[in-house]
Amino acid sequence: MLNDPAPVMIVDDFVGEAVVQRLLDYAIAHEAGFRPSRVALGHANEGYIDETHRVSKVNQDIDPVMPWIEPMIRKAVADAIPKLGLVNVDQYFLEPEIAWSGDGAFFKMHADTLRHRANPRVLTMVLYFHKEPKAFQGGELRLYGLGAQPDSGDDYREIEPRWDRAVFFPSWFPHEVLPVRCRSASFEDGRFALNCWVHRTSGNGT
Ligand SMILES: O=C(O)CCC(=O)C(=O)O
Ligand SMILES: [Fe+2]
Repeated sequence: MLNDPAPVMIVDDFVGEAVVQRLLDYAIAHEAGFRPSRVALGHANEGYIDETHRVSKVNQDIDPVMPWIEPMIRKAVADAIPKLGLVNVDQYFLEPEIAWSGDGAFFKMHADTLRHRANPRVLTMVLYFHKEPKAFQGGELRLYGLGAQPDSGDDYREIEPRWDRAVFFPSWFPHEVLPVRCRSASFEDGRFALNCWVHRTSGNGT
């Protein structure tokens, strides 16, 4: 039986032009802080690099940008919780990072939940931004239904990584990022995404 693709909440014009520009400027100015992305497995805390599964770079050192966007994120999280059918998320903390996808980047099917940990990720937010005019193609986000398998033709919802678009979905649904094609190797020409995971701190063990 095929399951419906993940429920999703999409908010366009999420932080506004001025804030998007600040995010982009921050990311470009901190290019040196971007490290090859890792994938998690079981109990491995740091995860490991697997370029057959995921190619991109991430920068988790983004404390200065959070005050610009945290109020919008918290407001949207409050809307997303009932809309996406989440329960027991009375208390949470946020785990933000900026991801950069250059030419050839991708992220194969995965879920974002880190299993066997206290305070699991329950809600994923991705906010897209890039330099104008846009210098990459591809990089669409595909959201699948529970139980979907890679390359098996399961139904999906495909979301374009539009400038200042925020996408929210429950973290346990399988999803993937299609390959990015970029017209140059220049960092600023890539696909940028601010990922922010909501970690539930309430209702654990229930
Ligand atoms: O960039 C995206 O569209 C999604 C990224 C993602 O799935 C992740 O970082 O776990
Ligand atoms: Fe993900």
